[in-house]
Amino acid sequence: MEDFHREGEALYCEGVPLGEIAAAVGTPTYVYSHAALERAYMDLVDAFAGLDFMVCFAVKANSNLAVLRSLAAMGAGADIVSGGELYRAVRAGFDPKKIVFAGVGKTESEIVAGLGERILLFNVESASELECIERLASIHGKKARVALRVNPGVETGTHEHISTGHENSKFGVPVEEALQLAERIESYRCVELIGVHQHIGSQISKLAPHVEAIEKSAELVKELKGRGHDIRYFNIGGGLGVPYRGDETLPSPLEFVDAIRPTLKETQAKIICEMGRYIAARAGVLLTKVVYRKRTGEKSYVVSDAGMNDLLRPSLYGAYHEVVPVNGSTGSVAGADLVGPVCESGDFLARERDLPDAGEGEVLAVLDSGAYGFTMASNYNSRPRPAEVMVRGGRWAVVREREHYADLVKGEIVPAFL
Ligand SMILES: Cc1ncc(COP(=O)(O)O)c(C=O)c1O
Ligand SMILES: N[C@@H](CCCC[NH3+])C(=O)O
Repeated sequence: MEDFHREGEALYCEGVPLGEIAAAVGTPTYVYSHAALERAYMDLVDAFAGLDFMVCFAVKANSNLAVLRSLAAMGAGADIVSGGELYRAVRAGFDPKKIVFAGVGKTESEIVAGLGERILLFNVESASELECIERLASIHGKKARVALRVNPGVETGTHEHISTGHENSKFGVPVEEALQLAERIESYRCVELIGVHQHIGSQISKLAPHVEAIEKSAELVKELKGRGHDIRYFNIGGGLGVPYRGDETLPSPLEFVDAIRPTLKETQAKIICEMGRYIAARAGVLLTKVVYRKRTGEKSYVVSDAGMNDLLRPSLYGAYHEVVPVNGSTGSVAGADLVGPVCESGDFLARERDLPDAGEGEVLAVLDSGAYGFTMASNYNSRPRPAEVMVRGGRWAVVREREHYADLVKGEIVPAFL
């Protein structure tokens, strides 16, 4: 959080007081620190030093064009999961040779778009998808480069909604099937097998599941090479967790890489890592204003102008985000809930917490919201999605305008028969 810090009473993002941004742009607003993005990206780059590697940012974590452009300019690649993310990644300036495309449900048009952009590779998740890629590549006169996404069958200990590498997960294929698919590719004319991919989940707080999974997947790399396949890439996925609570310590990128370095080296493949959260989470905060204070019996509520439609993580996963006042505070209120205006009992940003005893009109910052914040925002309750701001040094700019009511009905049509 060093890029978000206090000077006197005021909370700053780099050289800019967050109160200034809230006053100028309104709330709710996501604010991103360019320096924090760079710091996290460089942590990863430094950790992988000595290996042949590429860091591909998981675009789903934060797909704002300014964030993507920043990372592309730093030299990052992109991990995408949809045609929309491909569109954004290309517009943001990522080199297609550094774009990898995952996802269990790639449609024909998404595959064709990926082939058209000559992306580095498709991470293939099923036999049917592989067949589809071969057919489309053949029709369009292209050669598709693929990696097989293997499911190493490892429990991660993270929230069940964001765990992907256990048995019976919809993601990837078991090792046995990966070997069969590799054999099948030999009879395909337009698909070239160049990699192995795995990703076991997100916000993983221990090294052991990563180590176990990467060792298992590395065995597959070796086995495929032994069978004569030219496996040039080993994509180890993302998933490195970040400390959302002040007292948490999680493995650093260096500890992560050191734990797997011999295994990675042995594969003699170029390593791809697809971190999203590690790069973006701590680079963003959500600014929200206290609309009302209220009490129900013993319970104290802080009602904010941001709700679950703006930041879904607390409601969906029971996720914890630190909440702090932007302009200093008069102490805290115990056992309180920070709730939004959405008509759902599950609409909260913080629950049963010691919260800032902020008065109506005061601005709060919900910390570590740079990953899976805006990208999971919705228009539920016909609420325009928040603005996004990027800070770099002493400069800042709106990088996504707050939505207007007209945006809410864009594309809707009332037919003549009504
Ligand atoms: C295939 C793939 N790669 C990378 C990521 C990024 O994960 P994280 O943000 O935890 O690094 C995800 C999301 O879990 C994913 O599904
Ligand atoms: N949306 C999740 C992460 C999912 C990762 C996608 N595979 C979160 O906010 O923690």
